[in-house]
Amino acid sequence: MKNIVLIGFMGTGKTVVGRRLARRLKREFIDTDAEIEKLMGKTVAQIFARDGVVRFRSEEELLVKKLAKREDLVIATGGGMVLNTENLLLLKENGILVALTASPEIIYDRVRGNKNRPLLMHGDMMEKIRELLQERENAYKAAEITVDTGNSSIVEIVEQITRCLLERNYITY
Ligand SMILES: Nc1ncnc2c1ncn2[C@@H]1O[C@H](COP(=O)(O)OP(=O)(O)OP(=O)(O)O)[C@@H](O)[C@H]1O
Ligand SMILES: O=C(O)C1=C[C@@H](O)[C@@H](O)[C@H](O)C1
Ligand SMILES: [Mg+2]
Repeated sequence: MKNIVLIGFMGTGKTVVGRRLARRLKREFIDTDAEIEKLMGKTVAQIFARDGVVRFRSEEELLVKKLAKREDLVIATGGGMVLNTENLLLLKENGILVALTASPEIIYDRVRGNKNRPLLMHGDMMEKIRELLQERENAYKAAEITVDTGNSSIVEIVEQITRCLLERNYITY
């Protein structure tokens, strides 16, 4: 079966929902940020600071090339993964894209205490969230399924995604 690929802005819940969805569907879970951290032996923030954003994006590209050849995974992507058109096409080739969304206010509440999101660490965080969301809105529209996560628990979101996947025959049980 095709991979289920969660895309969306930082703090929309790709990692927490993805992990729970994988358990629900009895699939292997892969979080691309965590994979890159493991591979490089550093946190995302350290990679951005020491190696730069270009290096991080090239690690993302390499990883996508490997993951796109596999099946039956639930993949939580980094928030910037689908800005690269080639990544998007590769992920779509063998995957169903599910976009998670949330308002800037909710995103702010979810990410403000975490120092591992380097793109939001400089300047006014709320302003940066609004600016990046606007820039990226279109990229996240590439998904087959979009779920607003603002007013739902993680379990509810997992159930909603599972229902949608079943209704559209993307999965079979
Ligand atoms: N539906 C939700 N209800 C309450 N809290 C949530 C919900 N979704 C996510 N969170 C919380 O928001 C924070 C960010 O979630 P998560 O790390 O999964 O986001 P992400 O989309 O993977 O972000 P990134 O792109 O930076 O990796 C976590 O603390 C998580 O527990
Ligand atoms: O939205 C982004 O560009 C990012 C999101 C995170 O998941 C990490 O991949 C990194 O902080 C960059
Ligand atoms: Mg994540």
